Amino acid sequence: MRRPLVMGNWKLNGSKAMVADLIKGLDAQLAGVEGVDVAIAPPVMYLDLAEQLLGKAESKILLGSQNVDVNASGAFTGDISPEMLKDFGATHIIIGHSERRDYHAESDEYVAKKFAFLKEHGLVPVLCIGESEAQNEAGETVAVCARQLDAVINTQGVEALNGAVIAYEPIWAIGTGKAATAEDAQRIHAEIRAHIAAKSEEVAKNVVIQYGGSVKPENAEAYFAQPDIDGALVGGAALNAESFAAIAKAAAAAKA
Ligand SMILES: O=C[C@H](O)COP(=O)(O)O
Repeated sequence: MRRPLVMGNWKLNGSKAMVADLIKGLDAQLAGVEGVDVAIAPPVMYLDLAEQLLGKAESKILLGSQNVDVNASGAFTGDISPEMLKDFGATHIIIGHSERRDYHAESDEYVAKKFAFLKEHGLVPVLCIGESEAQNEAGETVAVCARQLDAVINTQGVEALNGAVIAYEPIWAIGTGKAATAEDAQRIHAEIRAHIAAKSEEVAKNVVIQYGGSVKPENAEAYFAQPDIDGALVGGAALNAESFAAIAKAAAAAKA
């Protein structure tokens, strides 16, 4: 049985005050909620503070980060290494988000390199994949997702997906309020799982596949009712403790 994972990607939002408020609010809202892993990925600047606050509260919330670079140390101005993320207690690291692929020209190969680097350092890659609106309209969704996954599978073997997380995020649904229907998302999730199953049924059976793109408390239940949707990667709704906790609760209830 796959354990659901609901992760909040705060993107470029936050302040010291907001980190404190959100963590406090989430801990209160999530008290007694079982059967779901909940993770937050604040901006890297706030990992230290988040780690301290989560520790003090003995929180079950997992700490994540929004990116990693591909060098361990040295003359790489502005880069962040896996060991630095580990040093601050981050375990779940988002890579390949469409915003990084688009705004920072990150290729499938480069994202796959990050994936390998995280695995090498014992961190959990949360690998984002998904198609643009034009690719969706051209019927290329499954091919795009397969290509993005194959960048990892063909270089590191399908077993590399063991313990990793995949986040299917149709780009046209991100931050637009135009979420994929639960049925459409399920169809793509099933295709993604089948693509992996063609190499290893065992890996496919165990890998957590999250949906991301305008997930809100109002639509969360419908996604989690789908057999191949194992959680969510949440942007906007993760910036509010009540909304984010409601999504996590919906996952716990649907997958119990
Ligand atoms: O990483 C999260 C996604 O990009 C979803 O963002 P959103 O929930 O604001 O649409």
